[in-house]
This record gives sequence, structure tokens and C-alpha cells, in this order.
Amino acid sequence: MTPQTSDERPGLPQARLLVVVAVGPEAEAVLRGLGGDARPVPLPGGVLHRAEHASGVVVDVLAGGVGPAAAAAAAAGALTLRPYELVVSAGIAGGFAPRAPIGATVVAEEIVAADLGAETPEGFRSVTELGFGTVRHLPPVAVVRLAAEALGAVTGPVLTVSTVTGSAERAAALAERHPEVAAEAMEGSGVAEAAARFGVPVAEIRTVSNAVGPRDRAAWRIGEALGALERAFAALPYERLLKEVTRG
Ligand SMILES: O=C(O)c1cccc(C(=O)CC[C@H]2O[C@@H](n3cnc4c(=O)[nH]cnc43)[C@H](O)[C@@H]2O)c1
Repeated sequence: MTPQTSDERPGLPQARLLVVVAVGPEAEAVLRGLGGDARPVPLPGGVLHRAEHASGVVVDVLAGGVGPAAAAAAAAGALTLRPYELVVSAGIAGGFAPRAPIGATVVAEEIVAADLGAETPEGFRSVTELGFGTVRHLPPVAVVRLAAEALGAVTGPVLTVSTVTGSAERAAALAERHPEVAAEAMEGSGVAEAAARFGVPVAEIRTVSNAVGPRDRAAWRIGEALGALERAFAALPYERLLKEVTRG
């Protein structure tokens, strides 16, 4: 039985979604999309913001820090304290051209730890190819389809990297290794690892602030990507998404 916490209405078990972003401005954009009304809930080592969507779904938004390790630690902390039906890694990202231009929304079909492995004389080998660890996490197909349709999003693998790509050569190498790749960001696989340990399905939703390739800070469009993030979290079909993951 799902444990009930004191802030749930008695007799009405509420579906819960955990959204893990990296930084405050991303959390604010998600919360604006949810209607702007949220209350802080202290966690050991941080605070999350709890909003209730019009559908009754409770959405907890947590700014867990930049990178897969920070994201995994933050997500695991929240998952230890409360039950969730779905965990979403969200935020801004780099988009691979031409699939995901600046301003596009991307829903991950796969969440891939793209630099978790070893360089060998034959090239990069992932830890999975080396015989240990997981580099690919698969969000539920129905969640990807529902979210992508509602958001008019691009779908494809979203890579998690610990170092932001800054050259055409590295972008080309990633695209060659992951031919359908849509975007790269820095937290998805950390959130997915934590979710997997708690047996909770995971998804990743990103909005594109910059093109993956040669470093060009002047070309970042963070405001545009945060606007798209807000619109995405206003448009998600929360109730249907959570019905999909609790079905059966
Ligand atoms: O200094 C740079 O050249 C640079 C280029 C792009 C992004 C950064 C960041 O520090 C942002 C990291 C933050 O945002 C997500 N993000 C956004 N764009 C990308 C990207 O192209 N590659 C990887 N991560 C990106 C990421 O999830 C972090 O939370 C710096």
C-alpha cells in the first residue's frame, strides 16, 4: 500500500509527480507553467516546491544542482521521503541540428549517459559494453507519446554529459555514436539512476537554449528556452500521464 503523508487529503490518494531541474530559474519556469502557486517543503539538504495542478495531481519541483551526481543525490533524497508515480528530469539543453533548434521542446525516448565509459584503442566504449553498469534508461513509451503529442515536441535520445560539448568535432562524434540524438544536458541519467533504484518510471523533458557545437555564449537563448519550459509544464496532460504509469 502507498504510504499516506499528512498533507494528503484523507480518503483521496493523490498522484504525485517529482520534477527535478538543475537550477532556480528552471524551477521557477516549471512552477509558472503549473500556475505559480506552490509552497516550500523542506528536505534534508534542500527544499522542494509543491504545486497542485488543476487535475489534482501533486507536482513537487526540486532544483537539484548541475550535473548527474548532484541530480541523482537530490532525486534520491526526495524519493526516500515520499512516494512518486513518475519522476521527470527537466530543464534547458543543447539541441542537435537540424532535429532540435533553439526554442524546441524535446521529450527523451532514451536517456543516455553518453560519457560513462572508457577510451580504448578502438574508440569510446560505454560501461555497458565493458560489462558493467547501465548507460541507457528508457522512459515508458506511452508517457513519451502522450507528452510529445501534447507539447508538439521532438523525440529522440537525450544524452547526459558531464562536460558541455564545445566543438564541432565532439558534436559530430556524439551524433555518429547516437544517430537519432535530439539533445544533450547534464542531469537526466542521474535522475534516471535514482528513479530506477526506487522502481519509479522516469521521463526527460528539455527545451533548447543553444545548439550543440562550437562554444558561442553569445548565441545562447536562455530566456527563450525558459519560456518554452514554462509553456511545456502548462500544457502537460498530468492526469493522463500518471494514469499511464499506474495502469496495470
Ligand atoms: O560555458 C559554456 O560554453 C556552456 C554552454 C552550454 C551550457 C552551459 C551550462 O553551464 C549550462 C548547464 C546547464 O544547462 C543545461 N544545458 C544547457 N545547454 C547545454 C548543453 O549544450 N550541453 C549540456 N548541458 C546543457 C545542463 O543540463 C545544465 O543544467 C555552459
